[in-house]
Formats: sequence, C-alpha cells, structure tokens
Amino acid sequence: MTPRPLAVACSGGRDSIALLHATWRAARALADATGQLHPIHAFHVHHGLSRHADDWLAHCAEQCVQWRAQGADLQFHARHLDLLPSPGGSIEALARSGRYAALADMARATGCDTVLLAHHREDQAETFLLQALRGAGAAGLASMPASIWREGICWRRPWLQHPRAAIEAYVAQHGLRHIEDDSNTDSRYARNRLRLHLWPALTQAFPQAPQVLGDAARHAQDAAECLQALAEIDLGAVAAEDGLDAAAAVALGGARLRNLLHLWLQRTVGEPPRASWLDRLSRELPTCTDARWPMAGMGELRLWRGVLRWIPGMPVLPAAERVAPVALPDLRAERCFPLPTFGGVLHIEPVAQGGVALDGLATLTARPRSGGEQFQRAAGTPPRALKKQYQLAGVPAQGRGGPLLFCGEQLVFVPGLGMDARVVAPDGRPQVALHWHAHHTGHSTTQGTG
Ligand SMILES: Nc1ncnc2c1ncn2[C@@H]1O[C@H](COP(=O)(O)OP(=O)(O)OP(=O)(O)O)[C@@H](O)[C@H]1O
Repeated sequence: MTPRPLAVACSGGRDSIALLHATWRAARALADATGQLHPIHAFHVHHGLSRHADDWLAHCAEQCVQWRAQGADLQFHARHLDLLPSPGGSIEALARSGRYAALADMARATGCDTVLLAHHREDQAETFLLQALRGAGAAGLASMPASIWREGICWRRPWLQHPRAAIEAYVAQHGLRHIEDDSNTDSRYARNRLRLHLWPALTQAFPQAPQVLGDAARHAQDAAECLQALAEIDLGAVAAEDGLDAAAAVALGGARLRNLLHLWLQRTVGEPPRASWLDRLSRELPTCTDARWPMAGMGELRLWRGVLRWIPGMPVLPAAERVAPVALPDLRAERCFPLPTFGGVLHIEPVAQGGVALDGLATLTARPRSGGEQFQRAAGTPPRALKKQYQLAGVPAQGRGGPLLFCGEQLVFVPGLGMDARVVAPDGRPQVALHWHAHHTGHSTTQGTG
C-alpha cells in the first residue's frame, strides 16, 4: 500500500515552522525504519491583509526548498485569499474561515486527508479564556479539538497539550528561522490584548493556568458532546411537519428547551442563535399560541397552529446613515484596510501622479453620507452636491455605498466617484490612489475612474 501523504498548515511562524520540521524528520526516520516514505505537503495561506504577507509566503517556500535539499520529501503549496468583510463582521473570523477553506482545498488537491495545525497548550488556554470572556456555553468553552473530521479531512493538533516552551526549545535546538507576525502586537484584536496584557499577570499569579485551562476545555468538550446528543434525541421526539411541535418542545422545560432550540436554529438558520435571542424565545414560546419572531435581515420564526417554523427572508444590509463615523489609524504604511461596518475594504496603491498625498493618509476619517457634501470631480469645474455628481457620472444606486473619506472637513475620496480634485497631490510628491471594494455588491470603485 502506498503511504498516505500528510499536510502541515504553515504560516511561517515559530510553531508551524517547528511542526513542519518535526513532521518531515519523523517521516524520514519512519522511512529509514520501515521503507515507507510518507510525502509531506506544506500549505500556506496568503491572507492579503499584511504588507509582509508576500515575505511570509516566500519564507515558507524557501524553507521547503532548503529542507528538500536535506532529503525531505516535501512539497510547498500556497493559496491567496481575497477577503471582503461583511458589514459589522469580524476580520479575524473572516480570515479564519477563508484560511480553513483554502487549507481544505489544498488538502483535496493533493490527496491529503490529514492536515496538522501547530496550536499548543497556551493557544488552547487563550481560546478558552476568550470564549469565557464572550460568555460562551459548553460548545465554545470546549475550545479547539485535538482531532476532528470535517468534510472528509481530519484536522489534527498534535501539540495541543505541549507547552510553548517545548516548541521554543525545539526551535533553538535546530536553529530554525521563522517570521514574526507584526499584527501580534495590534491591540485591536482580542487575542492580542489577552496575550499582551492579561496573560503575563495571570501566569505569574497562577503558574498552572495553561494546564488547568486546557483541562477545563476538555471537560467542556465532554459536556458539549452530551448536550449535542440530548438535543438530537429531543429533536427526534418533537419534530413536526417543517418545524417543531411547540407544546412538546415547551414541555421539555427551560434549559433543555434552549438546548434543543439552539441545535434546531443552528441547522435551519445556518448559524448559532444569539444567547439573548434564545433566552427571549424560550421565555415567550410557552406563553404564545400564534406569534412571530423576526431575526433582523435573515427571516422570522413563526408559531402557527402549534408548529414553530423558520421562514427565511432577504438579508437586509444596514442603512448607510446608521453607520457611525470611524477615525482611521495612520494608513501610510498600509496597502489595504478593511472597514467591516461600511461593508468593504479600502485598497491603497502608490501612483506617480493624480493621487492623494501620502501624508494625508495619517488622519483620515470614514463617514457615511449625511447629505449636503460637496464634491469636485475635476480641476477647473465647480464643486457640486454629491447627489448631483453621482447623477452626472451615472453612478447607479448600488455603487453609492461605502465610506466617504475626509481629512478634517475636506472630502478626499468618494466610492463610485474617486478623489476630490481639490486634494490631488502635485506631481513628484509621494502619493497614492484609493480603491473601494464593496462586499455586498461586488462593486469596485477606483480613484480617477469612479
Ligand atoms: N497563513 C497561514 N497559512 C497556513 N497555516 C496557517 C496560517 N495561519 C495559521 N495557520 C495554522 O494555524 C495554526 C495556528 O494559527 P495562529 O494564527 O495561532 O499561528 P501563527 O501565530 O500565525 O503562527 P505559528 O502558530 O506558526 O507560530 C498555525 O500554527 C498553523 O498551523
């Protein structure tokens, strides 16, 4: 039988570089002992979010070339993501789901049914704490499984119970080189805030924290499995035509009813319900005969003649006027900046002429349209009301979303129209063009071309 290939998900960071190294060496040792050589595949995902992402990909690729020269049966593969955040969505969550989809895709393309991930004990403890801080139930507190099959692929975390220090020691022992992700110090991300501010104090006060939080995650895994099994049993017992027999479900009582509704809604709606919503439903359901519970932008639950059904509806995007203004960080060193509340990503491209001065990117504000904005399309033409400019330029309604970018009170950039002529930088000054990629319309708008 031909030995099965094995994949390692490699970001280029310390842990996954170490795991890739340990894996190909283990495969080679096994081959020496048994004559069976398992080919190893390294998968890298380029998220397109950091200006260093090209370097990380190059580092992983070079590392594989170097190890192949040392006798590793190792192939490198990469996928580029084009992430488009949804309004109000989390860029971390989007990157994670995009990454797993890309890894699964590479696994299928290379015939690997197992993908190794380099999470370790401290990663697991952090995940547990983050879940607790979000108010998660057993399923969230279960954190990361050491091994799980999803859609024909087994995701394994062989180092989930190993301390970070052991990996650091391995890296030092073998003189491995890895990249440092500069976004790890960005406190906008919850995991970084935890890692930078809370973790050092926590482990000083409770040195056993990584171990016991990992234990707690395993207890939560057991509890989550039991709850899932109970919900399956209850679902089988109260299923009615296209929905649930409301009286039979209510008879299960508070916690068990919520547990059942959680699984049923997750399956029918396609995502887990919010805890507050679930609480409300389980409180109101026993008191109603006919009722409706709308879920914003998704559809509604309807109770009619004793059966609770899910009626899907058209998603509704937040109206632009309800989006709050956002003071942007210094964007001078950025190439793209997601603005989830506006439903898209701002792309920044250096240009030789016709752009906005690079310095202007230090203090931009993103605002929704509030009416009365004046925009100047070209030098020598008068500034006019934005609405008029959209009409003159023939920009359709679906191309008029996204943020207006201001520098102080001066309008700089309008998706669909481009840059205001009053802020065009003189030739010879460092300058950039701005592009807005909207998520929900797929509409892309560019400085200069509108
Ligand atoms: N861009 C990526 N490409 C491939 N695999 C990735 C990528 N990012 C993360 N992974 C996988 O997921 C694991 C956990 O991700 P996490 O973001 O915690 O790691 P990291 O800090 O980027 O790097 P490392 O874990 O290698 O130090 C990684 O160890 C790796 O196996």
